Amino acid sequence: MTDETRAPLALTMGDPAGIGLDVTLDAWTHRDALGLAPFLFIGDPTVLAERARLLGLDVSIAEADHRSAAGIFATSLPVLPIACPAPVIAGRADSANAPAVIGAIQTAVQMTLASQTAAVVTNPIAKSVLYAAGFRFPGHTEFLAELGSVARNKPLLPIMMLAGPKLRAVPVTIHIPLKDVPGLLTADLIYRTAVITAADLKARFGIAAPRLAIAGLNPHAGESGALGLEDDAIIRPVVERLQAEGIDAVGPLPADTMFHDRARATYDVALCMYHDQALIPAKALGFDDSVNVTLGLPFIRTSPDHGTAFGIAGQRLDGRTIARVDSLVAALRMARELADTERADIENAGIESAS
Ligand SMILES: NC(=O)c1ccc[n+]([C@@H]2O[C@H](COP(=O)([O-])OP(=O)(O)OC[C@H]3O[C@@H](n4cnc5c(N)ncnc54)[C@H](O)[C@@H]3O)[C@@H](O)[C@H]2O)c1
Ligand SMILES: N[C@H](C(=O)O)[C@H](O)COP(=O)(O)O
Repeated sequence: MTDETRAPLALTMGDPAGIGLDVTLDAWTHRDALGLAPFLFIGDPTVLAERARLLGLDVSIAEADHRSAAGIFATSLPVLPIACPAPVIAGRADSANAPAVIGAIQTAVQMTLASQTAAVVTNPIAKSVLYAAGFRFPGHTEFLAELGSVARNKPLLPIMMLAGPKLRAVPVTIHIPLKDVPGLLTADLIYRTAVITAADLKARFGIAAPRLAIAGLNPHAGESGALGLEDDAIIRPVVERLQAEGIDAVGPLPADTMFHDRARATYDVALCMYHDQALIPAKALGFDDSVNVTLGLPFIRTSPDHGTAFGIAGQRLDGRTIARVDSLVAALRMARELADTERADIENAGIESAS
């Protein structure tokens, strides 16, 4: 299949005051040099055109849908229009635009579930801005799990993986206050996160027998109980259960010594107990080239690993946008690869069952 016959990627607008628009425009501008497959931007075309003007970029923007996007991608940035209700000023978030931000995500998911688009790639949202408008999900990950649950009529666990060339890391608890982590860290949550992570690494990332390194919660993984009880009481029995079930898991490991070069060579993914335990090493080792990918969904979703960066939105330096495009490019490439792998698997399964 060629770029023009495959379903395009669905790329959501994110917060229109953030750098999502900058990196989208930059990615499309350099699409040939970067070898990017077609994407359909879902958001406000007028706001996108205004950002291009602000950044001094000569970008042709054309309204499109999933059928026309790939065909025009070579000459125009295709946009499925969802209008922002309030004026957009780069760098100044406005919760009045939350319906358009959320609507773009919902539309991308619906289109991908209907196979009109191949995968969902999300531009960053500012969570607090959406909360102010009544959005009740902590972030994309939890919202997408809910949309997937409704589509499949069964509850799905939200699982976030930050994936870069140097590290894959999964936080078992995600967007919750640090003080709530110990109370929410159950054996069942760690076990289900580990099983789904291992299954997705196998099925989607082609790792035949994924090696899981499971972090402790406390300093020195609890130091035999002297520095905390959760490591031995909750995490260790899960690791033993996973091992008994044939999953290659080790832990609980002291988190301070599991991210250096030699340690990382011994595993495929680090399972961490809370957000920053996973995301600090992930972003320190690969802020520009890591991808945030949601696991366990009935569709593919990737995202750049950075946020809305309001402080640099709409700004240029030395002839390019200040916002670096690398992480969005990595997210678009990963989404395309995962979608093509999934399609090839489905086609091969069809051939096998027919033969
Ligand atoms: N995927 C997402 O939707 C997502 C991810 C992370 C953060 N956020 C949201 O973004 C908002 C801001 O979060 P934050 O300040 O912690 O993180 P951030 O990633 O927006 O910014 C952190 C720092 O990195 C810089 N930066 C970020 N992306 C960059 C890029 N592409 N090129 C150059 N510099 C870049 C920023 O200027 C800032 O100095 C928050 O509301 C948060 O909820 C959203
Ligand atoms: N926790 C992510 C990060 O800091 O990069 C970010 O908030 C994105 O999360 P969602 O993809 O769930 O919005």
